[in-house]
Amino acid sequence: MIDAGVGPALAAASTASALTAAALQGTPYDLVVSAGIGGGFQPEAPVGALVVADEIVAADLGAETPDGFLPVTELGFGTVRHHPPEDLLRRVADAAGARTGAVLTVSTVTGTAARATALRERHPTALAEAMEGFGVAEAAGAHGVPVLEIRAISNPVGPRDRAAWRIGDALAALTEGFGKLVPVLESWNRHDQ
Ligand SMILES: O=C(O)c1cccc(C(=O)CC[C@H]2O[C@@H](n3cnc4c(=O)[nH]cnc43)[C@H](O)[C@@H]2O)c1
Repeated sequence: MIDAGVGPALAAASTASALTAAALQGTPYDLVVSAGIGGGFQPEAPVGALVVADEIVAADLGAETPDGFLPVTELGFGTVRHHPPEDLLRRVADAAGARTGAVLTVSTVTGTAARATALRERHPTALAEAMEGFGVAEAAGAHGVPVLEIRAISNPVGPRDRAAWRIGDALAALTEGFGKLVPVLESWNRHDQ
């Protein structure tokens, strides 16, 4: 396990370094799991819930235009989505009692209802937002290693309200969920996909 830091850039750098070091030592990783707390879109992802990403989406990687936001893919380059292995993410979600949906990666925590609404309009299947998943997924993808993202909801996505954060509860839910994943992760073989 590594502490990948906060934000997509540091998370990508940390993950890439760990993957490279392991490969050079002859013990490459089979799977990368990005895990932590996150904001939940209401009412689908309440505080304390677990979310497993079926898509890991860079939600603010693009250009703002007078007609709205354009993802980099519409500007002609890059990627804004990674897809975890379907079979694995379903098994993990079942084992952990988690919801599945898109998890957005943002560089700025949402702090208004207007921003939350705009994100949900652009990403109707989004259940959560956080700040690292897409960076981790880019690094994993560059190494050809599959990726999962798991988030425990610590706060609603919406107007900033520090009193509403439940970081301890979310970390407890994440720990409990992870405890149920060991058999699933150990039995999963990426070459079965
Ligand atoms: O100051 C605020 O209003 C605020 C609200 C929520 C989270 C933060 C953080 O700085 C947490 C960064 C850390 O936690 C993850 N996280 C947790 N909740 C969210 C969220 O609603 N939106 C984005 N990221 C969130 C994030 O992945 C970081 O690791 C500050």
